[in-house]
Amino acid sequence: MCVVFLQIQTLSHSCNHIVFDYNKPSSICESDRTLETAICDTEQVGENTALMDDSDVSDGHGAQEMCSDAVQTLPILQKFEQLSNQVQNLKKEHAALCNEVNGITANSFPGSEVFSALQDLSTEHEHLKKKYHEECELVKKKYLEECSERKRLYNEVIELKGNIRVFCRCRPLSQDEIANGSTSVVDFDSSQENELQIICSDSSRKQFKFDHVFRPDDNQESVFIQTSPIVTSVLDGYNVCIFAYGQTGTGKTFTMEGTPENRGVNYRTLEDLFRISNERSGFMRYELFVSMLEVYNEKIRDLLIENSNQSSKKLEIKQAADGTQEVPGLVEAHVYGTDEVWELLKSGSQARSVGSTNANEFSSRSHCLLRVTVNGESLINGQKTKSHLWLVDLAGSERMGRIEVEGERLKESQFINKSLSALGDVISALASKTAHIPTRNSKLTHMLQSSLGGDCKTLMFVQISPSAVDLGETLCSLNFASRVRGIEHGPARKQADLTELFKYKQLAEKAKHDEKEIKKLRDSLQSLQLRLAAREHICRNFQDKNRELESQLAEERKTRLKQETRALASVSAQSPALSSLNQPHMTTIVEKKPPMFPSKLRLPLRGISNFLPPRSPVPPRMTKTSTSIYPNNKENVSKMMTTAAKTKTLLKARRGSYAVRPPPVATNKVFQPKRRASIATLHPESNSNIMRTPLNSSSNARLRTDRMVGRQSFVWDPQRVWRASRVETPLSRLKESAVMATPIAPRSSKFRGSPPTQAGSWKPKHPTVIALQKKQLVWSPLKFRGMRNSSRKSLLPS
Ligand SMILES: Nc1ncnc2c1ncn2[C@@H]1O[C@H](COP(=O)(O)OP(=O)(O)OP(=O)(O)O)[C@@H](O)[C@H]1O
Repeated sequence: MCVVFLQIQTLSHSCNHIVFDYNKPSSICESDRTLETAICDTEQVGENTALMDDSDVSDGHGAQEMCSDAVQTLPILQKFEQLSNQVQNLKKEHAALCNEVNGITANSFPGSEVFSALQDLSTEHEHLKKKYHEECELVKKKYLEECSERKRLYNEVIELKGNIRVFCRCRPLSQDEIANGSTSVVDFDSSQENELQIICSDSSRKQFKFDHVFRPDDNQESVFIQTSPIVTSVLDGYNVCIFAYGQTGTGKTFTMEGTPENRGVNYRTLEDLFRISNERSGFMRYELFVSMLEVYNEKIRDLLIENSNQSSKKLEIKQAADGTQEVPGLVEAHVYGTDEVWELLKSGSQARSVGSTNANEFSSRSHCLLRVTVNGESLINGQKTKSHLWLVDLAGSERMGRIEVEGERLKESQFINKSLSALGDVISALASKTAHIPTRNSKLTHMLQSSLGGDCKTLMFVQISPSAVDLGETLCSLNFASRVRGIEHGPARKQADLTELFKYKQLAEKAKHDEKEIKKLRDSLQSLQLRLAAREHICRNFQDKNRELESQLAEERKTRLKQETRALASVSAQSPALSSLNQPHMTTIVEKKPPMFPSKLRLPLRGISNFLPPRSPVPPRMTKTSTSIYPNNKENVSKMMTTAAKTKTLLKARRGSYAVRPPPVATNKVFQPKRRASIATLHPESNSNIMRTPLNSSSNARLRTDRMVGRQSFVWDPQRVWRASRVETPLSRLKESAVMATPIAPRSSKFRGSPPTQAGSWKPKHPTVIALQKKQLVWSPLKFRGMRNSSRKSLLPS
């Protein structure tokens, strides 16, 4: 029983060992081995036990059997011992493994640290997610800004090139033309890309310039390369209109529609639109619709209607709520690819040609219009756009006289010409920015109304033939295109520039005018300065002359006094009584010699002009002559004057006269020559009001002049005073001086003439002074008088 117990214990330990061995793979093998051994041992122990049971059953067999049994059990005991040892080892191992497992569990699950780390990570993740969304929004915003900026810049480029652009395309000479020996009248200068010359019948050349000139050898691709920037605008939401203009057979249809081998603008445009819309598919969604119609005899016909019965339906242009022009009932085919487009274009042009064959023998008896409607939607901000692109193949522009038509054909031609001229008017009005755009004058312009003008882009192909036969029509087409192009090359900005230019031009003209005026004034100033210098010179001469006359006068006085003294002496000698009576008087005369220079007691110069001295008890006898002399001394004075004339001092004072009061009849006062005696204060007719007026500049100027002369000559001259009182402007002063300087004879005074001319000793050398002296008088103070008293006319030449 004890053995069995031990076996079971061993097994249980082995099982335990197995459990714990999962944590340590190396020990699994070992444990397995131990278990296997244990099982084998147990089986053996079992067998032995069974044997023992059997021996117990056969107890009666003797002691010999017991001994032999003891010999047999010895290895079992040994085995048992071994097993016990093994168990002990396993126990130890188990304990060690338990310890190891415990250690592993504690290290493997850090608990709260891991949890907090995980929390941190999730927070960071959230933060990064938020940041990512924010950055996405920012990028989106920036992208939209960039988009609108690109759109704006692109539009600006187009505008700078001109919202109305004109391309000229010349087709090659056809086989027939070459066969007929027709020559080319179009000359292209290789150095001037955008120019062409037309050789006229008289060998003269006419030059034309366009935004681009396509030569006969330019292919469809090179034409579209120049056209595509305008076409692309339709995807940015701008309305675009491209049309081909020219006479029949110049290649309008070839340029717009082309052939399967040489596809034209229409097909290439749609191809380009599909390509760009695919490129922008990440942020924009575009839908393209195509309509095709013709305007024939001012009637609209849908070219995409399959059912011929419907074609009779009348189409009219209506204004939509958003102000655009719509044709209700017009087929709009939703197109998704270029193949589809080509099929549509083909069927449309077939419908046109069938129609035209029925109606005309010429293919271009109607205007063919292809309308591409682009609906765009931004995937970023949901913004929607709707724009139209019109591709128009116009009817032939030839004049009616050229094609011999009558009846129905004539009517067609009239309609064509009317609509083409309406188109020309609209373009002209748009380009010259007139308020009224006459779009309703034809179906063609009415339909294109919302795609012409404003910020719409317009491109015109003027198609020409190089043949000499078509020279007249070619010139007509080129002149029309030049008019369209010449009016405007850009948007309103261009117009503003012109206004600015005009303003600058006006300013420049004003500056030029001002400069001229300044020059004139400078010249007149120079001449005035010269005249002033001349006057100063005259004044100096007057001063010299005056000094000379004063000394002569002093001499005369001395002589006179001596004579008088002698005469008195003789008289007193004859009658001593009388002599004694007259003695004091004589003394007074001797003592009170007249001063050589103005008395200190005289009134101040300015005061004299205004001051009216008290009336003299004896009214003075004023002479009207410029030289008033003392009656007793007439001879002396006349002598003096003669001497003065002889001295050839030509610069005589203007008023170089002396007014001397006549001796009083019965007075004891000594005679004194009164300076300024000529001032009108003593004149009976003098008018105080008039006399006050010379205070004004002209009089003062005169007084100043006189002061310079030496303050010697003042004679009252009513005419002069009158003039001075009425002429006040600075100009008048100048004019007055001109009057005084003129050689024209004065009326009353011999000093009125210009001293230099009279004198002859000083002659002006400066041309301006000479010219001024020669100049006729224009100013006349008498004119003023004349104004007041119309009966009296000016005596001076006006
Ligand atoms: N640039 C070109 N290169 C080669 N061939 C051209 C060119 N332009 C026109 N043609 C040819 O000239 C002929 C007349 O052209 P098209 O029919 O396009 O003229 P059109 O102006 O449209 O005349 P219509 O007013 O009668 O429609 C066609 O055969 C066309 O292939």
